[in-house]
Amino acid sequence: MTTVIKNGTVVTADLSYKADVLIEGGQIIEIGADLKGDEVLDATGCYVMPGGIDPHTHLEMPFMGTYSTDDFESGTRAALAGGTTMVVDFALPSPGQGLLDAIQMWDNKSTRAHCDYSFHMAITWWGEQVFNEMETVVRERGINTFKHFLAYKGALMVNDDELYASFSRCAELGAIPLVHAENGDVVAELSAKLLAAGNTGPEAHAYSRPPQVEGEATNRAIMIADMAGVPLYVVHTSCEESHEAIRRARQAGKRVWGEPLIQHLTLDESEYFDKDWDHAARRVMSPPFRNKQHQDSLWAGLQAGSLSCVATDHCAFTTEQKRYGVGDFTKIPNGTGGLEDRLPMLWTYGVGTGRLTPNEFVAVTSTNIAKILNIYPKKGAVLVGADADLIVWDPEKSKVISAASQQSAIDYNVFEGKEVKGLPRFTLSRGKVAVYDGEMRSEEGHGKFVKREPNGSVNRALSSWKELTAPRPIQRSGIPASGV
Ligand SMILES: NC(=O)NCCC(=O)O
Ligand SMILES: [Zn+2]
Ligand SMILES: [Zn+2]
Repeated sequence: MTTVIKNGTVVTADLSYKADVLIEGGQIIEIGADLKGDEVLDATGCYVMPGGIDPHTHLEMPFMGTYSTDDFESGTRAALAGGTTMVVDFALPSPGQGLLDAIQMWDNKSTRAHCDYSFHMAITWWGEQVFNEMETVVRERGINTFKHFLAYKGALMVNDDELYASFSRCAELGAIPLVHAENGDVVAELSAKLLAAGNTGPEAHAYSRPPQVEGEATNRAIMIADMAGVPLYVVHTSCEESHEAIRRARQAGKRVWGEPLIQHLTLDESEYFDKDWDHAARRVMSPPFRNKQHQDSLWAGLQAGSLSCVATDHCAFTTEQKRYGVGDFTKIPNGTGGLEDRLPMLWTYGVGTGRLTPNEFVAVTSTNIAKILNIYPKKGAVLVGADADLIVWDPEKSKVISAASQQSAIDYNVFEGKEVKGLPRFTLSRGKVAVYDGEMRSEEGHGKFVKREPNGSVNRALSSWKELTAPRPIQRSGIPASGV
């Protein structure tokens, strides 16, 4: 059985051209003019692009005394509805739990996925077991990324000695460390001070995490990665201070990538000043939403190439869950949704405004992360032999975002009321039509785990350079006798 996408314009990260795309066995088998197939999808007036890859989700994650409500079933269904065909979730060991044990738990949850997925491994504590299991995670489980939290003191946070040890281990294994960069010690101090002064509402969450805590932690992580000789991926870059550290590092030749979220690009801190407690609490996430100057910095970073990938950090809690924090903002579960809305929002506010070209849109939603994760061109490409994870994108199709019609299982949407123009006409997951003109045809359990090889080209280049420039003893002839 073959499927052909006809009459569209193929848009990749570097090219746009008219062509039909022929699919068989879940892969693209031909790209060209006048192709024929058993099933025909009409792409007249549409762009045929690689499906989105969201490198940052937390589905059914145990966090802050509860579990995020969207699981692999509803989360990946939401992803496909919005044109995202692969997600990368975080396998999160509890304190003292082995890495392989945690992966087993994530394996069990992810059997329900509608689209392909992979995992990042989180390093939430440090010890010999973690050091040893990291090798198995990379070599046998096909996971080449390790996440570190510099925030959430007393829970997920790791200290600088642990960070350096883990980054060094990543360098040995050809893996890439990820970092949630906020100074958890300072956040804890500021939070206690705010609470003591009677600041208990959701707005205090933003006051407790100013841009400086992010800028400091980003710079620290970059320097530690440089000393360990490993590339670094900074998740949810939300402000100029963090972006500036990344920009400076890249200009100095360091291998650092920054990931803004669609929420930080399009929503601002005024949401926390809303008189409605629920409205503000529903938007509590870390880092918090920022002001317009920070948003401009993030957009400029995408345009200039100093920021590389747009994600969601989808971690969706219901209003009832958010209310755990009534009277104490530090107990509001941190996280917002966005899986269904990332592509339409970025197209509307990025391509629709002229900030991004369609090719740049593909780069920052799909191709760049596929290259970083070492899964390109299986994913993130429209090429013969690539997986047929594709979107037929209709730039004229519009809707008003509403929780009432979303796939996500929560009871609100942080983008409620936003009008988006640019939506998938069809979404294909390995050749299977998962969304047909707004109708969900996806299948629970269709999603497969995507293994990722270590030692991508950036790791290899960096190891060669580090080896070449490693400290070496100076060979001396006349060494004076010891003075003792
Ligand atoms: N971002 C957030 O507030 N929640 C999810 C966990 C994390 O990424 O820090
Ligand atoms: Zn985070
Ligand atoms: Zn996250």
